[in-house]
Amino acid sequence: MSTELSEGRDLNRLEEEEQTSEAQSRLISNEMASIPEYYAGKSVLITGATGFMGKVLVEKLLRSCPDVKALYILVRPKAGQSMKQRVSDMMKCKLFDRVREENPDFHQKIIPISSELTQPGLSISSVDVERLTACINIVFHCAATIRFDEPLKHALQLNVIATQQLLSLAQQMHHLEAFIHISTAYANCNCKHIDEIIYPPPVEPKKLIESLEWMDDGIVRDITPRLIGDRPNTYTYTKALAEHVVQQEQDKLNIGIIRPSIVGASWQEPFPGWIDNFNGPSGVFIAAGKGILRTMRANNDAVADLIPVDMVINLTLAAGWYTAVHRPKTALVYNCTTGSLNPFHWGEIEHHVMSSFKRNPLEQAFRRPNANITSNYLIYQYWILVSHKFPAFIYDLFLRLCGQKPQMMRIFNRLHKAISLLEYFSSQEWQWNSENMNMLMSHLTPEDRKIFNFDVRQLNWPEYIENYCIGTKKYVLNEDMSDIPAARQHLRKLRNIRYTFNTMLVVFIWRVFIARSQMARNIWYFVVSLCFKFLSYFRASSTLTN
Ligand SMILES: CCCCCCCCCCCCCCCCCCCC(=O)SCCNC(=O)CCNC(=O)[C@H](O)C(C)(C)COP(=O)(O)OP(=O)(O)OC[C@H]1O[C@@H](n2cnc3c(N)ncnc32)[C@H](O)[C@@H]1OP(=O)(O)O
Ligand SMILES: NC(=O)C1=CN([C@@H]2O[C@H](COP(=O)(O)OP(=O)(O)OC[C@H]3O[C@@H](n4cnc5c(N)ncnc54)[C@H](OP(=O)(O)O)[C@@H]3O)[C@@H](O)[C@H]2O)C=CC1
Repeated sequence: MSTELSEGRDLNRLEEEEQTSEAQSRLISNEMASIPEYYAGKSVLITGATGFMGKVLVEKLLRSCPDVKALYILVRPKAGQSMKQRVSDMMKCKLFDRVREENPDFHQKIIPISSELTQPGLSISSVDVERLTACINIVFHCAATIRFDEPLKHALQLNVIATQQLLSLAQQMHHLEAFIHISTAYANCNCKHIDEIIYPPPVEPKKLIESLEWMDDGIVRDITPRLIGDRPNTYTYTKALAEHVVQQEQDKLNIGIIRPSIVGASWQEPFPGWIDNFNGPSGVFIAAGKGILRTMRANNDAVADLIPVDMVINLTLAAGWYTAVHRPKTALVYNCTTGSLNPFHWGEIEHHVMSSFKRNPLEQAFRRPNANITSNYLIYQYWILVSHKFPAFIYDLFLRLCGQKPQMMRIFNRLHKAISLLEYFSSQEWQWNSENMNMLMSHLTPEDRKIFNFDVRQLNWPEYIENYCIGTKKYVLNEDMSDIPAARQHLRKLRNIRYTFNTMLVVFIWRVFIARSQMARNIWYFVVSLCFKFLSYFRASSTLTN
């Protein structure tokens, strides 16, 4: 009996030793591998693959790591479309044109798994759970609700509880090498200086989850402002909690946390200017390009921490490689930002957006693009009245007179709600420490540094903003570049309407206020003669100095 036991123990030890040496040799070969070599033969699990960043991640992995074994993507049915239909539509997207050209069979590597992240067990079938736990090597967790006005319960469900559940699933994965969680640089926006550390959570997530469970939606809505405290919305609050939840698993998993700032259109890959949504600055640019948005509360001199989506994805993939290969003892946080290395300001963005949309106008603009941003509340309210509400009122009046339904005021009300949610971010600035981003770059081979470029110092902002604006036109609004001459003609027509309108307004004011009253006439003559005297004075003084 004792001999049997000792033989068993020996066998176990042998097995353990074998496993250790296998793991060690895997580690050594991984360590020597470039990023594409590392991902070769690997099975990757991605959440949020149908979203803006998820799609770019899938595309880049397939294109730059062509030997990756399989991409398992968690997808839910949505808006009457089955999971399969959604994935098939996604793969037809223009974003995949390059990869389609290089490998027409790329879709064979994408394996959709039905999953609704807000449901218990992420509603993944037991067969799929078995499949995933048997083969996944790396997890990229991108899914989240990024709405700023999301009710707390829902934001908590998706951003925190789903993350917890995914971590539990990850722990069951037999061959997992890295778990990469996408957070946001604004998770700790209640601090002005943000280091690459996980800050203590505003509340213990477990306690909050338990408390909210029994509360009805009305109570939760009422206490939300008290709970989120000095954070601006439920999004940043729940993303901060999620970081804590992820950190709690750092002893069991190799974890990397990516914190991008404001993710914008692509810089270079797969082509410049790729963007497919209205989130963040994109909606603002479009509304300004259409001549609807004429003012916004923002600080001209504050750093606009925009980062192109392809750079974020390059860093994410590099972090996946680093985490798996170097297995840091604690979760490494990567602040993925531009402000400290290549700062650009909201005032400069405004200038370049406006001039870009004048060169490449959007179709059927409401007015000529001409916006100014201000941090002054009173000036802002003045522009809202003069440049938003007044034209909307006139336009709706015109529609009514034509027998149509008024709509402009409604559009402006929605726009004002949206920009009021963004102004917290455009009126202040933050400083992010990005040492880990630099450290990661220094570990890449020169070749990987080119293929997975996230060196934000190389960004030429004016060129980037130009491509971004063109991207919103081509890919968000599906407008044709060949229609630009017609769009320019439309802007000229709008300019002529404005000149005519302004002339009529001056004549009207003259008739009503000046021509009718002796006192107004006297004031008018006084102002004109004063201007004349000033002019003569300056002319005389400039002649004297010459
Ligand atoms: C004066 C101009 C000067 C220009 C230069 C200065 C620029 C300053 C820009 C400042 C930008 C600051 C941005 C800061 C962002 C901080 C980011 C923090 C980083 C992150 O981690 S998260 C990512 C950011 N998240 C978001 O941006 C989400 C914000 N959005 C929301 O919370 C909600 O969408 C919002 C705004 C509350 C609106 O909700 P709702 O009214 O319910 O509308 P829907 O979203 O459901 O959309 C309905 C429908 O409308 C379409 N849509 C949305 N926006 C626009 C738009 N601007 N124009 C046209 N259409 C729009 C939307 O696609 C939906 O269409 P469907 O067909 O899908 O129904
Ligand atoms: N965009 C930005 O500016 C920034 C984003 N981030 C972070 O990057 C990540 C990705 O953001 P982004 O791509 O812009 O966001 P998107 O809104 O474009 O994508 C969100 C993804 O999450 C999925 N998802 C949402 N709810 C569920 C659900 N209940 N079940 C299953 N899947 C769900 C969506 O799937 P579906 O298509 O089915 O809705 C979609 O694929 C997020 O974690 C975000 O916090 C960080 C900083 C800035």
